[in-house]
Amino acid sequence: MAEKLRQERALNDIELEQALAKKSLDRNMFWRLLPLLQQVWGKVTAVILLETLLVGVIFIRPWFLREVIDHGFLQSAQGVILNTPLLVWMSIGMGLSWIVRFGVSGLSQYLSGSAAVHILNSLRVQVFAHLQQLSMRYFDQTKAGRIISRADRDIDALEPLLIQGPPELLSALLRFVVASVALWIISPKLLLALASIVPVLFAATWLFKRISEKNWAKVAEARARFTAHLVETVSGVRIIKQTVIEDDNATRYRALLHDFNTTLIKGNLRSSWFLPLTQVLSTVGMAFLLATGSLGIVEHEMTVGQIAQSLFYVQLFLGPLQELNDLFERYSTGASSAQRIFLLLDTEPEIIDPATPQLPAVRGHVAFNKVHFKYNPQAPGYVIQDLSLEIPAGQVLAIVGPTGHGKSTIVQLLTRFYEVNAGEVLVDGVNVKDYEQSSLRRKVGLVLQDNVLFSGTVLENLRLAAPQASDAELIHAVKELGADEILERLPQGYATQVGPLGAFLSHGQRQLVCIVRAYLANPAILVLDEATSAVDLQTERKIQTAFRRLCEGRTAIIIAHRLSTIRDADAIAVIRDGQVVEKGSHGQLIALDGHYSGLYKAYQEASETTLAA
Ligand SMILES: Nc1ncnc2c1ncn2[C@@H]1O[C@H](COP(=O)(O)OP(=O)(O)OP(=O)(O)O)[C@@H](O)[C@H]1O
Repeated sequence: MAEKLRQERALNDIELEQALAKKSLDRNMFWRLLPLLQQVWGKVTAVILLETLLVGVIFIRPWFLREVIDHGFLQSAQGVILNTPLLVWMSIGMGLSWIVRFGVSGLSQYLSGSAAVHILNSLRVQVFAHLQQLSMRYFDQTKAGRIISRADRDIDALEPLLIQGPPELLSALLRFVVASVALWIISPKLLLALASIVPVLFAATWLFKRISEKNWAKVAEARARFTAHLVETVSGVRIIKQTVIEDDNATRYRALLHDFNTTLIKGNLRSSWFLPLTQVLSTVGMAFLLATGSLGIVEHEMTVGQIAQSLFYVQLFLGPLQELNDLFERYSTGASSAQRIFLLLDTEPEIIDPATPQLPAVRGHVAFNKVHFKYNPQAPGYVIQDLSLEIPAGQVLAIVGPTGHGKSTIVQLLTRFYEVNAGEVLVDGVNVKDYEQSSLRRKVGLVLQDNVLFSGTVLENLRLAAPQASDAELIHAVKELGADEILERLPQGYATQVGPLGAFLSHGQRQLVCIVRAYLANPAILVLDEATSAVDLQTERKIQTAFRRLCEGRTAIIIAHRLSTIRDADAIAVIRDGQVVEKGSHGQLIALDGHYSGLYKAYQEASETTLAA
């Protein structure tokens, strides 16, 4: 569906993700973020109590000041004298309030910070685990950089929202409410005058929130795009250098950065009015205080001390309203990241395990019955059409055919990386849909053209297939397959680091490690997608020997590119346009003088030309 939409018009990242998640963007993130706080409710409660205490401490300070102004200087016959005991107590009180304020706010920051780190980490784990569950189609359609942006940067972007956000919001609300009560007690008139500002401020805040949410969503999208480009560049660096397109590639990156900057600047421009507006409103508030206070003194309703005290309360009343600017900015950035994270979490894996999975048998009989399949549901034709193929347990079947006609796709359907559109794929008489994906994939060992190893040593890579095996057992398996001579020649033998994705090893060495890995996993069915890249004759022989040993007693499917290697296969199936057009032994198919015989002759001629050259 996503592909079709993309064809109709260019989809932006969010639209594509909405299509993949089959859900629209949830704009109200608040209610989805709230349950995350459940895991840390103890710390959250402690922070609420500490912030309440903090507000109490902040509010007592103006009272000290009022007492000093109104009662700290006494009229006597000698003139004005100091009320020393009161001044001492008020100074001690003021000092203590500062000490408590520092201590309490430090503790509150620490607790809210550690709670947020806990939440962010559990969200990271949740996103990572979910990613591993998603089906291949999701990864086909989503750029790696965008996924990394979700799992990394978008989660980081929640930090300011979750760490400082809640205590600051709580504190702002408490200060606002308590300041209102305090002002009401001192002068209801003053509070009512100030209250006239509030609707204007709320309307402006609502507008600002809407504008900045949209802005930040666009900024996050532009950011994800240049990250995706960076990741593609890193993974395709060889091709970029080989084809000398560094300059074009850098120009594209600059264009994406330019888009990002423009979005950011436009966004800032659109919301730049809010801060000055709140400042103007707080100046208006001060003007109200002075006007109401002067009248109050004239009419003997207020004392000078009360005006000084009110000055603080007006600041405490208007301060939180000004802070809303920063809080909403943070909420908008965090919410737009949260929307993307939840869209990813809402994307359901297309391929799911059955409720009551079948227990896998260990024979290795494979059958494709009238299978139809296409990668893109909207595409007009099928990649695999009406394909029927049976591979009895223990048989070695070679699949040959022109490039792009569906050979590798057959394997992807066997391992259920994709779901067939019609027909069925059976392993030991059971539809692959009725197995748990993990147990099906343990039954089928894959040695692919582009073998991927994980960073670590050769031995560590082998141990992935047999976690309990000792070093000696792993090395014994290498020797059984005759791969020891080549692997022991590596700089540190089996302790050699293979590098990221196995980059420090040659194609042949990587292939050998993968063959031993498949041998250690001991699957009932083996698939070898034969490497097209040439390796030296000695390594080629070692690989062939290792592979023959590996196939003993198992069902094996070889996707063959070099037809010389499959003459001994029990059967050969020729695939054309996603169908089996011929099947038989090498001798039978040569005698038939059809597709295979044509392919074989062409292969022989090509080999002879290469040798002659
Ligand atoms: N993930 C994918 N998404 C969309 N189309 C795909 C995908 N993988 C393969 N295809 C398409 O499906 C068709 C069959 O591809 P497949 O890889 O099965 O061919 P093949 O016969 O194995 O080719 P080769 O000999 O080059 O490895 C091709 O047209 C290819 O473009």
